[in-house]
Amino acid sequence: MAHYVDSEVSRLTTVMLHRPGPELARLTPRNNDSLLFDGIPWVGRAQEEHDGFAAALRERGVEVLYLGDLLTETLAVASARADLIDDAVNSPRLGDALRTSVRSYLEDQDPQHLATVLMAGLAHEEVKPDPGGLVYRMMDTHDFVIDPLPNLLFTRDSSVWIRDRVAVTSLAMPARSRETALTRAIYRHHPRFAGTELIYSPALENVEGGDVLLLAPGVLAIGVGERTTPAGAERLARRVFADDLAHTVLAVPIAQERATMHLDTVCTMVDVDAVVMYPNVADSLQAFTVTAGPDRRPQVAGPTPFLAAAADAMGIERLRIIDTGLDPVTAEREQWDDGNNTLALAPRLCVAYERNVETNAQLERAGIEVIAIGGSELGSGRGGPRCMSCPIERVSAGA
Ligand SMILES: NC(=O)NCCC[C@H](N)C(=O)O
Repeated sequence: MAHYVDSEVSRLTTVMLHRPGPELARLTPRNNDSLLFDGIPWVGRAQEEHDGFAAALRERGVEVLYLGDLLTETLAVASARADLIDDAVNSPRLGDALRTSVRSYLEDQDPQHLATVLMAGLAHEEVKPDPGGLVYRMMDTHDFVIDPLPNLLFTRDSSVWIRDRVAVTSLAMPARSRETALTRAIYRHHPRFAGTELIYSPALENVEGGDVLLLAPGVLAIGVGERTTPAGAERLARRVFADDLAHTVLAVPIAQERATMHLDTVCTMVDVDAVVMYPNVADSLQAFTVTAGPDRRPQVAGPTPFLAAAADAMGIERLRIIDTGLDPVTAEREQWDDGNNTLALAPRLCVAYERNVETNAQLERAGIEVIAIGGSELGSGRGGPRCMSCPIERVSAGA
C-alpha cells in the first residue's frame, strides 16, 4: 500500500486520527495540568465533535484510520504485544512486585482490552487482586499504575510521514512520552505498514510532529521551542538529507510558552503559497536555513526572516499570509483557540474550528474554503484540526 506525503496541502487521501475514549475520562482537576489539558472535557461531547471531524474528512473522500483500531490489530502480533507490555511496565517507579503482577494481568488481556489499558492507563483501584508489596501499599489511591494517554488525540505529534518514510518522534513531555511506543509498534508490526522504513525513533533527541511542516516537496520547516530541541531539528535534518527526502530544513525558533508549544500553533499552510499565521509573530519569526552540503552534511546559514527564507527555499516569489483574527485581542483569543491550526485537505480547502469566527472569515475572504467543525470540548487539550491528524497519504505535489 502506498503511503506518501510530500506537502502540507496537496489532496489528502489517508489520515490517522484517534477517537477520544476512556483516557479522557481520567482527567480530573488534580491531574489535568500535568496531563497537558487546560480543562476537564465532557467526554461524550468530545467524541461527537470528533465524529463530526472524521465525517467531514470522509465526505471529502479521505480514508480515516483510527489509532485505536490499528493498535488493537497490532496487538494480535506476539512480538508487538510483548514489546508494548514491556514498555508499559518498565518504569522504575513500579518496583518488582507490582511490575510482576501488572505484567501478568496485561498478558491475560485480549488485544482489544489490552489496547484500551495501554491508552487509558491502569488506576490504582483497578489492580486486583491486591498485589501486595510496598509500592502498591504506599501509592496514593488517585495515582495510576500505568499513566493514561489523553493526548493521543493529537496524532500529529507522535509521528510524521516524510515522503514514503515515517519519523516516529521523541516527545518532550513526560505525560506524552509513552505515546510513541504505540505508534512505533503500529508502524513496525501492523501488516498495512509492512516494509515501511522508520527514519527517526523515540530514543533520539526531542522532535514533535506539530513542529514539522512540509512547506513544499524537499522543504521542511521545524519549529524549535518548548518541545523540539535544536539537537532534534539537527538530527532530523541529517536523517532527511541522508535519505534524500529533502534539500532544505528551516529551523524556526518559537517562544517557549504553552500558547506556542508547536510551530503549527502559530502557522499552518492553506495553499501552496499561503499560510494562516499569528500576526504577533509574522514579522519577527526567523529561520536558520539548513541545507544538504557535500556528503549530505547539514550546512547552516542565517538566521534570516522566516517568510523570505521559506519563499526562497520553496522557489516561490512570496509566501502569502492570512492573519489570525482582525485586531490584536481577537488574534490572541483565536490563536489560543487554535485558529491557526488548520488542516488542509487540498490547496485552498481546510478544516478549522468553528469558534474562530474572525479567522475563518479572513480565510474565506482570501479564497480559502473552510469546513468548520465543533471543538469546544476537543479544544480543552489545546490542539486543533492539524494537531488531531496525522496525514499518511497525500497526492504527491511532485519533484
Ligand atoms: N501539534 C499540536 O500543537 N498539538 C497539540 C498538543 C496539545 C497537547 N495537550 C500537548 O500539550 O502536547
